[in-house]
Amino acid sequence: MTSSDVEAIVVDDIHKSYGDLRAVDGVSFTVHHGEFFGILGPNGAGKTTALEIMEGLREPDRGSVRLLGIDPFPRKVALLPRIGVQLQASAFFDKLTAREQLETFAALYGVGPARAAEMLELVGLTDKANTREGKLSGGQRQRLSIACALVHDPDVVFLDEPTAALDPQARRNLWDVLRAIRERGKTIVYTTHYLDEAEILCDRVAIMDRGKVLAQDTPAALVRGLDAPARITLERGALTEADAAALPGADEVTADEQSLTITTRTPAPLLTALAERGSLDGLQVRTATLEDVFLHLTGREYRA
Ligand SMILES: Nc1ncnc2c1ncn2[C@@H]1O[C@H](COP(=O)(O)OP(=O)(O)OP(=O)(O)O)[C@@H](O)[C@H]1O
Repeated sequence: MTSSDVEAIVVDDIHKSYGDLRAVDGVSFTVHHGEFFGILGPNGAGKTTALEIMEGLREPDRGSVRLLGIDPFPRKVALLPRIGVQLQASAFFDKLTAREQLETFAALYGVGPARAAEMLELVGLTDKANTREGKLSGGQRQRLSIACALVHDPDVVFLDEPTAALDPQARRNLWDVLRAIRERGKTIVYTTHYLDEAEILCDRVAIMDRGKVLAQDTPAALVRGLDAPARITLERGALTEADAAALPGADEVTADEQSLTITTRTPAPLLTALAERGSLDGLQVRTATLEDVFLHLTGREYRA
């Protein structure tokens, strides 16, 4: 059995240039069945191009993709019922309500209207079933387009920046939808430029920059690999600098007018000691994030 039989997607050394621009420059990764996989990176990193090649919408200049064991390009009719694609600029039918949109997509796939109702429920749009698509908010429209991508019950779902341009509340609502899809056992591949979001949602991520994958792993493993210290911040009056420096595991202590920050590689005993002293006023603990991983990999601050 080859890896393309046991993996949902195998991407092997794909390249794509637009003129002189190497949009995707030797990208390889695998996506396991049932996994929530994130392709991350700043604008222009090559995420959409890589995703479109995986979906079979774009031909790579070289390299190969196996999607459910099949080369997706040129478009394979056998794959269509098994994959769901939500595009960045989603195309709805004119003047139809949310329910009618979904029922139309369902009919195109030979699926009954009950499934359309189920998808409206999944994405939390049941109360908007009779609202025309043009009257939905940005977040509601994103959720409807995800429901359309899912209506035929595909095994693999591709979502291109589904949470872009949403307000924080709409983003969080959509996270619940994405988690619900994952709980149904779907394989999800999604792109985002929000590293904090990917850290919460994804089983594994590939971090892209300038057409290349710089790192891929679980978010926790990537952050752990940095071996970065934790920073524990307290209110200035919580304890003196000398007392802070004497705490178990304190590597460095800095203070300004408002706060005192202790850097440590062993936060557990230090926090225990602080709790025993009753010195937890204003406590904040900051550990490394995927943004720190990006900084470490590129030498640049992350700018979405
Ligand atoms: N059809 C095209 N023709 C020419 N250049 C393109 C085309 N599509 C993308 N590019 C360029 O290729 C690079 C990668 O674009 P891509 O859309 O894949 O990146 P991305 O990481 O998805 O970015 P974004 O988050 O902005 O969508 C960018 O510099 C972009 O301007």
